[in-house]
This record gives sequence, structure tokens and C-alpha cells, in this order.
Amino acid sequence: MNVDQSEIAKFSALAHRWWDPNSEFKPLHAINPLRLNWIKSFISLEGKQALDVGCGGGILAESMAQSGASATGIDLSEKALKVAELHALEVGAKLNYRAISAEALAQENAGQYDVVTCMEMLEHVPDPASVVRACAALAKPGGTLFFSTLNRNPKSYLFAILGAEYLLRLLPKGTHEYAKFIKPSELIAFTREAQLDLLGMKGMSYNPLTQVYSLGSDMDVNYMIAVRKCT
Ligand SMILES: C[S@@+](CC[C@H](N)C(=O)[O-])C[C@H]1O[C@@H](n2cnc3c(N)ncnc32)[C@H](O)[C@@H]1O
Repeated sequence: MNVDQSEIAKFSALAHRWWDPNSEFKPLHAINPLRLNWIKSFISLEGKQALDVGCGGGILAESMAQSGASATGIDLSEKALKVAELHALEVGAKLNYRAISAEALAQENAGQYDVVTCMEMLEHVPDPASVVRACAALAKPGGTLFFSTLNRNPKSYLFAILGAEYLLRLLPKGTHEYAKFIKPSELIAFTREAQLDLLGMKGMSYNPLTQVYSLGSDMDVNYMIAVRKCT
């Protein structure tokens, strides 16, 4: 299976802190409204079948459900999924969670989803192209897909590893492995090979002075792409 069990163990060990906005997951809480709005700038979520791949504790999946989508979150961390389910119960959000890989779900539910998101996950798997292919298979023809990950260059090493893990301690040491970062050209090549057309790209930046995240044209560190499945 296309999974690194040490990555799953890392996220499982922290799962109980997923919804603490001041925990290791603070960056995901901070970027969620930005990425959700970016998604909505391409497609209304109302009444759509949405799938979040590598959903973890459900920050994005739950917000898509609250935006009117019929949402499903999948992940291979059972602990993170339990936390996601509990949180959804607490806030009265209606969505489904399943412990299954994108590749395995693609065998069952190919062509079922209007929207497929896969955020901050590709840099944690051995074969990111395989996840992109599975996401493409899961989308309906004409469906919209969103991927986010970390770029690979000296600046991203400085910001995402040295800065975030060692200096500012926003993330635990060892959260990210530089070699697994993905250049936009590589991610776009994976999507092209999966018959997905590029719709847009966006950078996500963190200003350590104001401690604010923002979207813009700077894709040097964290970035998202939107793509559409060919009809
Ligand atoms: C950094 S978290 C991102 C969570 C969520 N996508 C978000 O952005 O809020 C990465 C998630 O990917 C999951 N993951 C890692 N490898 C996976 C795999 N092969 N299949 C499914 N999920 C995986 C981890 O368990 C973890 O929940």
C-alpha cells in the first residue's frame, strides 16, 4: 500500500490535539478559512458530493459539510478519524469518515465526487503521483480537485523546516521531510498524467511578524492548485 506507517503513527500520536487551535495543528486551523474560500471561488459546495483525502481530524472536511456539501473524509489514521467523528458529533456536522486509502476507495467509488480535496498530505506519502491518480479516478468527469503541498527549494527548507519546526516551533520537529516536498512543476505533471486540466494556483504564506497567513502569488513555500477532470 502507498503509505508510510511512521507518518500515520506521527499523526495518530497527536490526534487528541487536532481541534485545539493552539496545538501543533494551529497552522491548519489558521489556513482553513483561506483554502475553503479559495475552493468556493471555483465551485459552490452546496449539494455537492465532496471527498477529502488525508482528512486527519476533519478540519477541512467538516467545513465543507458545513458549507452544504455531502462530505466524506478518508485517512489511514484511525485515531485521527475517531477525533474527527467526535468533533462532528459535538458541533452537529453531518459527514462520513472512513479508514481507507484513496487508491482503495477508487476501486469502489470511481467517478462519484464533484469535489476532491487532498491538502497537506501528498508530502507524507511514498508515491504522491499514485494519490493524484486515485483522486482523479474518484472525481466525476468535470469534477474539481484541489491539492496543496510544500514546494522544494532552499526557501521552503528555511521556512517550513528550520523556521516552523526549530525556530518558531509551530510544528513538532520531524513533521516534514525535505526530500518529500513537491515542486509545482512536479505536481502539475502528476495531474496532467492523470488527465486533469489546471484551473489555478495559489501560494499560502506565513508572516512571522504579524503571525498571519495569507493567499497570494508566492508559491515558494506552501501552495495549492485547482484542477478539473476532463469530461
Ligand atoms: C498534515 S495532515 C493534513 C490533514 C488535512 N488534510 C488538513 O489539511 O487539514 C496529513 C494527513 O495525511 C494522512 N495520511 C498520511 N498518509 C496517508 C495515506 N497514505 N492515506 C491517507 N491518509 C494519509 C495523515 O494521517 C494525516 O492525517
